Amino acid sequence: MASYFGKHIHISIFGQSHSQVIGVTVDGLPAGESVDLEGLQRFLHRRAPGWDTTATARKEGDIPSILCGLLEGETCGAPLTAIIENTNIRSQDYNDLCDKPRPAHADFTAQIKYGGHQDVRGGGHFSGRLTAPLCIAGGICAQLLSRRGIAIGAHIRFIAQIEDKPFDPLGEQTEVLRRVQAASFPVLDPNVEEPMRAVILQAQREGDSVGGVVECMVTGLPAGVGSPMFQGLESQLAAALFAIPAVKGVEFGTGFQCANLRGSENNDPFILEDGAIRTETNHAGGILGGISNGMPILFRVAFKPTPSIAQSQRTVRLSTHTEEELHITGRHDPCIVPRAVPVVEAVAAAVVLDALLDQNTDHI
Ligand SMILES: Cc1cc2nc3c(=O)[nH]c(=O)nc-3n(C[C@H](O)[C@H](O)[C@H](O)COP(=O)(O)O)c2cc1C
Ligand SMILES: C=C(O[C@@H]1CC(C(=O)O)=C[C@@H](OP(=O)(O)O)[C@H]1O)C(=O)O
Repeated sequence: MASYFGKHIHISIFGQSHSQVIGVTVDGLPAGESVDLEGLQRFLHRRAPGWDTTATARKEGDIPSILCGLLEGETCGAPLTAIIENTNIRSQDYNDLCDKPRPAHADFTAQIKYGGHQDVRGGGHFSGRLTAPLCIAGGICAQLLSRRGIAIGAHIRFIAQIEDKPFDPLGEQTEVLRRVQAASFPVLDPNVEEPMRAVILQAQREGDSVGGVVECMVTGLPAGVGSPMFQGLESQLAAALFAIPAVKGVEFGTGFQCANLRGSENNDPFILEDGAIRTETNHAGGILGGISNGMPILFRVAFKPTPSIAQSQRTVRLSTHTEEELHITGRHDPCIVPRAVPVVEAVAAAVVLDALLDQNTDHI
């Protein structure tokens, strides 16, 4: 299972949802960078399960142990490995799921590929739990970027049909990005928190789940970072964002809506602002030809509704090839989106740092 990423920042994620530990090895971090462990813990807590009424009841502290790669609080150039213990597992919920795959989860495809040897418990290596070590890696990358004036923030743009106000495509103040990060429910308009919570809890009461959209912005990235084609910022971000379980769509700038615009509406005119070249609008989401144009990077990520729902569903028992009813028990997120917000930030941080390191070293 190839759960690694990156050209310069090489991230390798290991473990399963119900194994003793999950963890990450990050290689390629520049040496001599201090890591704020308290800040990292706050970042991880935003994703950790069990602490909000809209999340799975599986409560985990998600306290990382950094085994190597840090010396007196600073990166030492050697690979950094961190682990998190899985402390609250209930594996009996998964007894029958290899043979009776859940619609929309990875049980069926994993069974075909790994022939029944895969770990299905808690989603195994496919689990959203693996985004905890991803947040360790991304959280550290975000600290390095912040020191260089690059800020990353994300918020819930939609849950089901309920909408938060969008980011200003021309850029949000770092203060706004920080404020939304500090919120227990990351929305820009405080009036949408209660309706969003209500729609999640209503779906849960009905044995169902809902999906939504996370919007993310990167500010302070200079023009000229990225490459054409496969190494482009869009290509790299999209590839890494699609690695987050349950992601089904990624769009940059105006995204799919650009298909309905004319060139005269979609083109971002170049202008001079205090001598600096900027664009008047930001339909491009800050990326042209795979390379940053100096405007904020803006993208949205669509999450499907959580696969594991309490309602009865149809499936096929693989050993007998018979259609059967499936009743999933266990503790599941009725909506993935609120806990996925820091995960999207983490991925953005890792990709942007990787791209910066690919430039001439003046940028880093
Ligand atoms: C933070 C997070 C939490 C998740 N929680 C659950 C969950 O409680 N139950 C579930 O069935 N899927 C959950 N998922 C989604 C599944 O892991 C995912 O749908 C599954 O692995 C199949 O991958 P795919 O949807 O990308 O195809 C979660 C995903 C994330 C990112
Ligand atoms: C534990 C986390 O989320 C888990 C993600 C998940 C899945 O199928 O993705 C299934 C559930 O696992 P379990 O049945 O063990 O409670 C979630 O709780 C986490 O995000 O840290």
